[in-house]
Amino acid sequence: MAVSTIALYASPPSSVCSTPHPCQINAHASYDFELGSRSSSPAASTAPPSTVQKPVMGGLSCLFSSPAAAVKHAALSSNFNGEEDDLKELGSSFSYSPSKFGGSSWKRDQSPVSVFHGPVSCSGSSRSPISSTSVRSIRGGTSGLFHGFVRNALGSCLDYDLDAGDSSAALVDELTFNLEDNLVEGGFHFEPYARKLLLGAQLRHKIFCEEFVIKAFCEAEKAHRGQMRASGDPYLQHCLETAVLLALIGANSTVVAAGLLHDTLDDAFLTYDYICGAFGAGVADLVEGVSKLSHLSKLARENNTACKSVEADRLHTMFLAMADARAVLIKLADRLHNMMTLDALPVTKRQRFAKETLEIFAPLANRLGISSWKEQLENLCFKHLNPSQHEELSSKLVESYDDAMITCAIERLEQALKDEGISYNVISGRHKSLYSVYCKMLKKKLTIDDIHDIYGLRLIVDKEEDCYKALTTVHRLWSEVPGKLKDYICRPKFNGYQSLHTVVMAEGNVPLEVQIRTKDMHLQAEFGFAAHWRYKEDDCQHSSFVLQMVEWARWVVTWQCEAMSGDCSSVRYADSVKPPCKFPSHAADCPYSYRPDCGQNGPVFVIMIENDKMSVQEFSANSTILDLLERAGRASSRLTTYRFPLKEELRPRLNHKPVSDPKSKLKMGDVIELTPAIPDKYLTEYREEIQRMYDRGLTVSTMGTSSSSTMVGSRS
Ligand SMILES: Nc1nc2c(ncn2[C@@H]2O[C@H](COP(=O)(O)OP(=O)(O)OP(=O)(O)O)[C@@H](O)[C@H]2O)c(=O)[nH]1
Ligand SMILES: Nc1ncnc2c1ncn2[C@@H]1O[C@H](COP(=O)(O)OP(=O)(O)OP(=O)(O)O)[C@@H](O)[C@H]1O
Repeated sequence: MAVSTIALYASPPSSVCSTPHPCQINAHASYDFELGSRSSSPAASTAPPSTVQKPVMGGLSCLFSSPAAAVKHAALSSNFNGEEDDLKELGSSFSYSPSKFGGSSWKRDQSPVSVFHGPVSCSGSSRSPISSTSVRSIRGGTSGLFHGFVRNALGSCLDYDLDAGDSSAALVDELTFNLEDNLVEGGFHFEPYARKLLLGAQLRHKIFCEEFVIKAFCEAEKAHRGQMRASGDPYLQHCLETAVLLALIGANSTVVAAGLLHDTLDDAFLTYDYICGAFGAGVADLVEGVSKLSHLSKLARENNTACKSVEADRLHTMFLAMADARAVLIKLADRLHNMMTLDALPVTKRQRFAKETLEIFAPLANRLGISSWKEQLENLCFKHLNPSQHEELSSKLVESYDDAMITCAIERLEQALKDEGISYNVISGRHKSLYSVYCKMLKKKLTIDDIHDIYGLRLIVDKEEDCYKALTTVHRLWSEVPGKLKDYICRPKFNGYQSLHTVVMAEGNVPLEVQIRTKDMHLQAEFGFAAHWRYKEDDCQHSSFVLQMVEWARWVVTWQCEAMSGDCSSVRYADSVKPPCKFPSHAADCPYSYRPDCGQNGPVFVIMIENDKMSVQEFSANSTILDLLERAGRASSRLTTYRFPLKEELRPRLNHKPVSDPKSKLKMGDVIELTPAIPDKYLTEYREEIQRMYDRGLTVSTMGTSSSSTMVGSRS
């Protein structure tokens, strides 16, 4: 069954509700969220109150009972200066990933699983023809890819199916509510700036109407009260936008709440125990996990660690292995929003962040299979690191990107397959992101005209023979570009990748790459040895440990977003392109799975800081701090002329605390600082002295047997 979604994709950036939903209609209207005193500037409206309230722990009610109620309020309020600018900034936070630059994809229906595994478009087959009432989904406009991605996740949370009948009317009915009642119930009170922010989030996702999430919002508001960002926005806005990003990919209320609180350990006064008491260990662990990741990434940034590919690779794996993958998800959302709002920082800082993002976070998003975030991160980094190339390329691609061409090509192919009775599972389309085009040009020394996959379609069929039938159909529809046909079915790539690739000249004489494969081949290309993230990392030599770790993390994330949906309809067709078994337990014979037992047997990656230099070290399972000291001692003794191991001189600290038991086992992500027991200056003198004594002793014992006069002579 197809779902009508065109209006949603065609919507402006700040909305992700479906068009008939009142949320969306009002999200495009002018806003006024001011509920109390009128403010004439954003700064005034965000000015924090002077008193700090005690945390409110219970009896909290929703600010608005539903998105519709929130919308109603927004619609009822009148406009005022400043608010629009605020919302523009809010909106622009989510509008990046423009179809012109970000890469874009088209789909008809998509599950939360497929959301994470590349663009999936139009599902259907001659067996289950697409309903004539359906409307094609288009990821276009200025925020195509991201909104498409968002919508897919939302599909599991919001009722966007026009065929479902009168849901929009029902929501309009909900608009009658008493705002004041909602505001004061449970003794809960929001400052106007916070109310406005929360309302904006409620318009974008209904999870922000849940009591648990509002409670977290309230806590974050109090924790960050008075803190401002470089842009002049309240810090709370960043926490909320991070949480919105998470909600939009389908994260549940635990993750969204942790997203709201993600900086409260580091930048505010909250403690683990406090968060645990108020929100449970689930949220507290995630917040702690994010905090740990933030510390590590800061260390890595300061030490330029990730510019060395081996260490970068260890860091990526360590991040996934040491924290619940959901903590990584929150960290990624945090980083994405920071990158979206980077302009407020000085150029050098922007570039430092962008470099780190490109080295650490974009690859992590790639490993987790969140292609939309990966592309947005990369494009933003590209903009800050290579502004002139970015400008040049984007101006060229603005001219040539043609979203309508892809939609039209999907339609033509769909019709032709139907006419010829070739069944298929999915047709998807995408245009290549700006950064991906740039990298391909650099890597292969090509000009933009030589890139033939700026536009691409992918067709997934049931049987191998259908691949070839479909290829004939494609070549009948469009003229083939000679020399571009690749049959990876007959001759799979060394990693097992199978697919047919061809390039044709589509409408407007534009090259279009078409990939055709069976769903088994597709699963291998997404989940198996030929997984796209590995292909993109240009290295298929990952250890099985890394493969397991990445796969495990992907499952956690995928499952996380699927589990919360509870809406079977949203995964109805996509079963065909989804792995056969579900997290957490794969069938023993699942061909796409590695067993997630690497926690016990796999290596351990730790951060070692010695003389202020950081390195990411790999140890075998069950290694101890003594093993690490041994290695440090050996390394040091190799570097110096002194013939005694230095480990005795090193005073280790584990995760900022003195080591009480050197035989304790190293854990993934541990930070071990090695500081000399004697201050460096004295240590050097001390070592030299010992060296002299040692040399003297050596000389005495070797020379003593031959000539004492030479011995005396040599001493003088
Ligand atoms: N998942 C996965 N996809 C792959 C792999 N190899 C190729 N692909 C897909 O196939 C596309 C291009 O592969 P090729 O046809 O070999 O083209 P190419 O070597 O990049 O050269 P061009 O013809 O210039 O594009 C990529 O854009 C990927 O989408 C792989 O090992 N795994
Ligand atoms: N022809 C296509 N049709 C649909 N999706 C595609 C097509 N080609 C690639 N994709 C998907 O688009 C996403 C972005 O891929 P991207 O264009 O960055 O790189 P790539 O095409 O896979 O590789 P390369 O740049 O090496 O050719 C990936 O999820 C990829 O699987």
